Amino acid sequence: MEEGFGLLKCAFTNAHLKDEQIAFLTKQWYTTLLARIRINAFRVEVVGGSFEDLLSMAVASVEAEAAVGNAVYMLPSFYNHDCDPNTHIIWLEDAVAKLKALRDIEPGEELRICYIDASLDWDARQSLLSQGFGFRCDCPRCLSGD
Ligand SMILES: C[S@@+](CC[C@H](N)C(=O)[O-])C[C@H]1O[C@@H](n2cnc3c(N)ncnc32)[C@H](O)[C@@H]1O
Repeated sequence: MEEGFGLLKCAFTNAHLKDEQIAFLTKQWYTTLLARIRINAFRVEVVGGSFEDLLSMAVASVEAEAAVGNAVYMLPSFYNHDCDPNTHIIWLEDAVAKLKALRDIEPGEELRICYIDASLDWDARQSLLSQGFGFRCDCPRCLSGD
């Protein structure tokens, strides 16, 4: 955290901005910014090619160690989490995010993705979502106790 903050401050100082222009640049601001990125960013995994099903794509992703970075997307970062999601985000050829439906979706139904490994049990999922994303999951599956 210290190193990143120092680099950012250095970059602004080298840009010859006035003190009042960078008055916002405090450690508190930087910590809040990192937290926002952590909660809203996607781990971008470019697997290339096209896969018929999510399982073979997931296997290709793991085998290729395909993570190319993290990104905050204007719309996808608004998707809420569900432990039984109706969509999944994929990156096939580049860092353009595509949303894949996992089942038929009714008009007006909220599109939801899964932020974590949905195969985990209730306790593990709540713990990951609470520690990693700062919320208690209220999706229908969690409310049913599954
Ligand atoms: C990436 S944002 C999703 C968009 C957010 N709902 C908004 O309006 O900007 C993630 C946040 O949404 C809320 N959230 C997402 N899925 C949730 C769920 N299943 N249960 C409770 N809160 C959830 C949590 O506050 C979480 O930190």
